[in-house]
Amino acid sequence: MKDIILASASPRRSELLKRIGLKFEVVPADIDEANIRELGPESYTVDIAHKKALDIVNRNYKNSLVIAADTVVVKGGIMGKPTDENEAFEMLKALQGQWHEVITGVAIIDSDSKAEILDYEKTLVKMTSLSDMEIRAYIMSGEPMDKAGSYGIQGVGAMIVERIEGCYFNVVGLPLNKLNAMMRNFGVDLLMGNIQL
Ligand SMILES: Cc1cn([C@H]2C[C@H](O)[C@@H](COP(=O)(O)OP(=O)(O)OP(=O)(O)O)O2)c(=O)[nH]c1=O
Repeated sequence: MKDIILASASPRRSELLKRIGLKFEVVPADIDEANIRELGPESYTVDIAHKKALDIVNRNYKNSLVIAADTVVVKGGIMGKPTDENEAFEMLKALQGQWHEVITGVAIIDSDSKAEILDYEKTLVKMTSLSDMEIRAYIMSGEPMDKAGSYGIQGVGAMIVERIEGCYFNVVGLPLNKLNAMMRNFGVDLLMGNIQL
């Protein structure tokens, strides 16, 4: 039975794994996310997730499956987390009243064999129209500041998302259905509660 390590400081990702009953250890990765943005957004998120997982594998954990992820919002270019409230305003101004994509890259690496599975999930999101005053009010809530695209669908941001097409959990930061399909490649079925197949 392998231990599961979540290479993420994201409280949302921990919450999602707790929600499906997974027993895991959190070991946040420490990498430079200012990556080459010439890559398309899918390759970009997979590359960052891969680097996060490798950062933990290289710390010599044994008998573990390391899970890492990276989530971006795509509207024109790649939107990560805002650096300040002005950037959050610009992001939300660009997203309001429009469809955009949310892409989460996922990496899973076996710390012993170094076998790895890399993949991504894409969800389309339609944000409601927002006035400048509403955008400012949302930013004042503080919720946008640590989230890609400056919004959180799982929180107050639920009120500014009209529709999605695709996986909801992918928008929050971890596509759980995709994750389980990826874990099956390592002989682990999360539905069976970490039971080694
Ligand atoms: C779009 C969206 C993003 N997010 C969050 C998920 C991620 O935590 C964050 C994107 O930043 P990431 O860099 O993917 O993750 P992180 O910095 O929070 O944590 P770590 O790098 O240690 O894994 O945005 C939401 O919580 N809700 C949303 O609706």
